[in-house]
Amino acid sequence: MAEESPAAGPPPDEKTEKRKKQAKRSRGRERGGKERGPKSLAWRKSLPDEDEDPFALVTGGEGGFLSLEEIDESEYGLIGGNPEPTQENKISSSNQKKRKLGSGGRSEGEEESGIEEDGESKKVAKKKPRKKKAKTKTSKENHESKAACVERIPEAEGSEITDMEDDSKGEFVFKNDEYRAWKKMKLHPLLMRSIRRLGFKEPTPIQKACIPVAAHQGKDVIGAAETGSGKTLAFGLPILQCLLKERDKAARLSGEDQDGSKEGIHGGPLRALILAPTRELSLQVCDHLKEAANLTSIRVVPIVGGMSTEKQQRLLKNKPAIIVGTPGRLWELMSGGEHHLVELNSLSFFVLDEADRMIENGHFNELQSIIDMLPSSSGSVEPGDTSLGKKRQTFVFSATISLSNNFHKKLKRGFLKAKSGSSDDLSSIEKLSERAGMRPDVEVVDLTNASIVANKLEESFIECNDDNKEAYLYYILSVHGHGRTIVFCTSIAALRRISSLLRILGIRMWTLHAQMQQRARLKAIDRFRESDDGVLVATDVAARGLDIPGVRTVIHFQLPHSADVYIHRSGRTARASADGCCIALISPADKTKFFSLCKSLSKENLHKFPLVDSYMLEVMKRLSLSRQIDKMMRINSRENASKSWFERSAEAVELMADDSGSEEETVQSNRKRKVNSAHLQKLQQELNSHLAKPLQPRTLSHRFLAGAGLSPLLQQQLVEFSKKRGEADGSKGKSRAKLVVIGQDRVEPLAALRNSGQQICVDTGKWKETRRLAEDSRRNRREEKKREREQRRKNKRKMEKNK
Ligand SMILES: Nc1ncnc2c1ncn2[C@@H]1O[C@H](COP(=O)(O)OP(=O)(O)OP(=O)(O)O)[C@@H](O)[C@H]1O
Repeated sequence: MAEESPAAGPPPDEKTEKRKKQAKRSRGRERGGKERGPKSLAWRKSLPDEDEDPFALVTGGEGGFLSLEEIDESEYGLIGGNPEPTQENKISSSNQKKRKLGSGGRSEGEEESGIEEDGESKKVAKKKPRKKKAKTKTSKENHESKAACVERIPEAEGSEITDMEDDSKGEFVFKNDEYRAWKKMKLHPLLMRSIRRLGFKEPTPIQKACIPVAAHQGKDVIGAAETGSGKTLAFGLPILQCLLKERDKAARLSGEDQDGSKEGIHGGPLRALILAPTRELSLQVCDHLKEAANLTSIRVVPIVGGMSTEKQQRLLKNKPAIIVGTPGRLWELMSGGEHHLVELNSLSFFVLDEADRMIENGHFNELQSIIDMLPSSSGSVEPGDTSLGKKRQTFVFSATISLSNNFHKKLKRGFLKAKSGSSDDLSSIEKLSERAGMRPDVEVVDLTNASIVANKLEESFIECNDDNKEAYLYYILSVHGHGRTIVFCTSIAALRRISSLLRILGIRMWTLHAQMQQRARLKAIDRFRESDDGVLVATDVAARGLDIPGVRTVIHFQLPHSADVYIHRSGRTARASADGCCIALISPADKTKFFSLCKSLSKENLHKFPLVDSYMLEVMKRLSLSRQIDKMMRINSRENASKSWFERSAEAVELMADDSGSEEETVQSNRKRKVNSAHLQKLQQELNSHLAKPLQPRTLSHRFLAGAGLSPLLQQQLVEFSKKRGEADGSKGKSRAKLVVIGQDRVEPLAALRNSGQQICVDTGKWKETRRLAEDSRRNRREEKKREREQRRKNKRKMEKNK
């Protein structure tokens, strides 16, 4: 995209036409496979050759199995390379009242984003009135206490927020020093109340670092912190703070009562544009900001693909102050000349969430076009003054950003501009930041530690061959399987296969991938969120940003293409000071990739996930039955599909479908169908009889109720029964053998991992040496062959001469 200022650009018609064309392209992209994210940018390190087995150093095992996966070879490394040494990122251990993307949080957003309702969503709609009622109550309370709050609005310079004491129900009382750390942030009382409602006792480290500089000093911020560390509010609160402050100032000047519904915020120009790479993430960010702005009248609206454009256009007519969206749909509306989106002179905040993903393919062109639409942001700004017509603040956030050491200098010198000004290239965060108008005095807040993953994340792996991956997956989900689990696949084909098997095996699960309809995607997330022990099988479309409370385990069924995706995937657990674990299933074909990943994330010790082999016989039996069932079901559905195709085609040309060659063939095919269906039924019955029993280790006698599958209720009843018998026996003074109850609650993977303590050392030095030796021996072999060829040629020439 050429770098044209609006003034210098092509005539309006030509420009609109150009935008429309780009938007059309972007629609196609947004619909299509976003999940094959390209490889990480500057992370690339060379990989060892296939004939090596560096993983053997980790596990001591040997490779040699066939790969069934669809994973491309890829390389790992960290953007920018040099992560800073560990910095303690202590996140508040506060009560985590999670927001809801789905049924709760989206009840409003769903309508706002134009999702059409069906059965599931109606449930959401039903919940609405209650929410509205609560809101009315709140706004009433607000009205009563608003005047008092207004008096206490803190000035950025100096004044501390006083404790908010007493309102009639005591709901917003900030007693003593409970929220002391928040008070230091000097946020608007309405925001403080929202924070109190959310139950966030103290700001997270990234919030502590970003809010003062962004909200009170008016600085641009590049923020990097571990997954689940509260980055959304780190940029969201400063935006809300500035808009509220501005509103109060305007009200004071005009001598009016301060009311959030006044012009300028509600029904005014666009003030903040927040871009995120996926639709789900945009909706989630939007909901999070709505929660924070709950007591104000600042409107936050999502604009994402996969939803009704007309409804979104209607929402834009209300002129919301903050828009959160995906580049594709935003650009589509912008290029169509949507008034609220193209009048950007009053835009005060531009945010790129998950910025490193935004510069990858798939978003690139739209992002570039949107950035080109932004008015020039040069000019100075008073600290904290982002009011209309003043300088725009830019925020760039992700868990995986690294910048070159002289980034500040480069910005100051306009070095990037000089270098990239004429090109369309936004391929690095640095170029992107510069192009978006970031100022040289940008505050870079990097709180990532060397391994980048969340502090409380326990990482582990299981070494297996490709055929056994499904068995180990089923093992984890059935032997452990406590708490929500996300299983990540790299390809949709693999996702479809394992989800089909797991469904047959009776695992409660949902799928999420880019080829699903948007409504189905959101429904899957909602249902997963509602189920305590649910399983979500997803591609990397769910890798970034999704904040689903209670995800205890992440399973990398297929390794991701790059280390940053591994970090984001793993970051779906162990969020906001909670703990969690991830388990990578490593086949021989994955070892090289896995080892590179360990190396680039500086992992020296790895947990081997503990397995009890005695379960495996039963696991394999069940899996084998489910594979047979799956195969038969596929054949049946293929036959049905082709048959109905034949019939449909015949109908289309008004012919009677003659589906049989001869009577004999018809009889034969009917017989075959009957046999198949009887066989399928038999297999299903057999599997059901297995599933009806608890999964138990082979070593234990079947006379005992044993194993991990015993229900807690039955266990408790047996324990009580045992106690009663013991007491009864005791009273009689007889010494009879006690009834022993064998069985246990299912131990969740994290607990199993912690109990096992099996750590394996990754010796990268040794690995390097092995690589070097392997390369040497390969080189020697090549040279040897070359010499032999030369010798043969010489001999041949000699022989020819002698003739
Ligand atoms: N100060 C806080 N105290 C406790 N919890 C918080 C606080 N701020 C945010 N949270 C909660 O932490 C969770 C993670 O927040 P958020 O989604 O913003 O993280 P993130 O850093 O953007 O994660 P990711 O990098 O995966 O996108 C959310 O459930 C949010 O409600």
